[in-house]
Amino acid sequence: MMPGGLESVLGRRGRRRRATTVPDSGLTGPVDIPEPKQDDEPKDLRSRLKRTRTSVVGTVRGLPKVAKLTWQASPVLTVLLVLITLFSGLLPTATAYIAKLLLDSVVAAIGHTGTTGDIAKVALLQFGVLAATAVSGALTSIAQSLLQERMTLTIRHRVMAHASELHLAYFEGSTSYDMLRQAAQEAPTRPLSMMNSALGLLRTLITFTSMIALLVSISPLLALVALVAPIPAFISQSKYGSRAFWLTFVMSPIKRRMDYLSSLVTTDTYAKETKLFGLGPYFADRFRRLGAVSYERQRKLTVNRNVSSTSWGLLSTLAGSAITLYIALEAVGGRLTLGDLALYTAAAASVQTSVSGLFTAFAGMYENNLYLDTLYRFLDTKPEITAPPSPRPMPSTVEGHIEFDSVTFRYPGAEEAALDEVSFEIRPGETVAVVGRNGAGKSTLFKLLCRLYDPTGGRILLDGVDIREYDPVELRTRISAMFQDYVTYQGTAAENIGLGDLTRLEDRPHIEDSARRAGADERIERLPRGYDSPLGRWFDQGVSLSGGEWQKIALARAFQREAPILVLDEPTSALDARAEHDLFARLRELSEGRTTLYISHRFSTVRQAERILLLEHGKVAEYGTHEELMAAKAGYAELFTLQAQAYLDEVPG
Ligand SMILES: Nc1ncnc2c1ncn2[C@@H]1O[C@H](COP(=O)(O)OP(=O)(O)OP(=O)(O)O)[C@@H](O)[C@H]1O
Repeated sequence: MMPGGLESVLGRRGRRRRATTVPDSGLTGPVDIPEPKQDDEPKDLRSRLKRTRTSVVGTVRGLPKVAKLTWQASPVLTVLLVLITLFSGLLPTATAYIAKLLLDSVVAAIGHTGTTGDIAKVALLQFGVLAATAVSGALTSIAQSLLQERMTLTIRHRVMAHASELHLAYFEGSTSYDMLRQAAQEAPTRPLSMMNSALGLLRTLITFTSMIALLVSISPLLALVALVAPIPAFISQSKYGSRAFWLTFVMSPIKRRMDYLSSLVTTDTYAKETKLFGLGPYFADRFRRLGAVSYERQRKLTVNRNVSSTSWGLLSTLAGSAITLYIALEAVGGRLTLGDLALYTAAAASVQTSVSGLFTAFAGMYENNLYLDTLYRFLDTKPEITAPPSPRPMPSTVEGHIEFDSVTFRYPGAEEAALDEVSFEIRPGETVAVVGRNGAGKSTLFKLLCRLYDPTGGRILLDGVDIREYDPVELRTRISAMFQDYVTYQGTAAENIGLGDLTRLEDRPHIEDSARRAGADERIERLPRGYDSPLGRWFDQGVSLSGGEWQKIALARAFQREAPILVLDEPTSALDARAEHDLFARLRELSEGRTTLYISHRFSTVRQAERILLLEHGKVAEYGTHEELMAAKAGYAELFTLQAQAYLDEVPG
């Protein structure tokens, strides 16, 4: 459920957002950011009050969570900040009181009722208070910047840790991705900002209470005027605070698209193509236009926010000036001393700034809390693929007997099932090739086996046990995989391979063996620093590899983990004919004792598998040995002949 404050801001606007013309791809189409409609603002006093109450309650409720985050980041700095805040709250009152003492002692010395020694004592006291003010200011800024640094690290780490727990589907939805982006980029600075506002509130409260007593003693009415005047400024602040949040939320997808456009032009892997098609200036222009629209919205908001709060703030200034005039007239009438005049003037000004400070701090807290709600919602998102309450312990030896039992799977939001009642069985140690046209569901089948998704219907059994009975993390340790879109880590060759099994990251002989098995050893040995050569060009002195060379490295990573199940999604798509031939010639040896599944579109390699599974539109169309499927003269035989024919046509004679 959405927390109160956020719901009130997003609830109505979130719904409307879908109906607007936010560009869908960012590559083409309109460049627009919706603006909040006036009718979103509550009109009558009752609903305004209700909304204010909701905001206040929501904000106050947010405080303990923020305090916890700050405490987690650094208990020492948190305590230091609180102590300085409490102390510095008293400083303005002390300063004002010393100013009074100084004036009174000066007047006394002029009138020969006091001595210059008294003035010197007060001056010394004043120095002490001013020095304390300076020191506490410096300590505050040290504590704040250190805490900010710690807080950013803590929150970014928590966001990373939580993201690594979340299910794959979470990253594939644009709404959740926007939430993740905001949690990662906006949220780290917000808790301290909220904490600072809260401490500012506390400090101001201390100053305020000590000063208000003085003001009430002159005129309760004036005290009331000073108290009430800043309220409009607060209301305008909070209104613009929620607008600012809403704007950031709406702009999140646009900012993401801008990042994407920028990466298309600035990342090595995209640069070739964008250059060839002459897309650079086009993308740069799209970036500029999206940026201009987002700047324009931001500009409007910043100007309106400041104009509005300054205009309302003038009310407070007027009240302050009235108080000063009143006190000055009282002093002229001889009812107050010059010192009293200085004290009361300072008190009046201080109460006024305190009250507006209280409201501003609260408005700041309110705004920060809205951003933090996004962080909390992200951190509260429960991973959908988790271990059962008491997971079945994984046997120490997994046979690798796999059975798909009427497995159906539909991607979230998709209309058609990617897999439809798929049933087949793979015996332990068997090698199975999965074939089918693009989009037939082959990769989906692999993702389900690795439990990156759960079937929408049916079950997958490993050695006779539904894989959902195991802890997915443990299950995955028994599977080694190479996906179609494997990762090219910007690290050394050894790291690129070693990451396949973290427990053997330092095991160089094993890494070299994995490279040999994937046919990547020869290239790695030719690198300037062999296995220690950095790959990729993002960091210093990286070596660029060819597509096929990268694929061999990814394969070596899959071999690095000695798991009983090996899953390879088009493992040789980028390999040259010889490398592919060599790999498949050795696959039987490489997959010795492991259940192996691979996807391939090349039937010369497919036929080497013990059994072949043909998928068509998410259904099992055929399953059997090459000979059986050829004899059946159906889909597989047709595809095989089609491809073989294309080669044979070219063979001379
Ligand atoms: N993350 C996803 N979200 C939604 N739909 C998806 C997702 N991934 C794949 N699909 C859809 O599921 C269907 C099966 O995709 P899958 O990747 O399993 O096909 P494939 O047989 O591996 O294809 P190819 O040979 O092109 O790799 C496709 O129609 C695809 O559009």
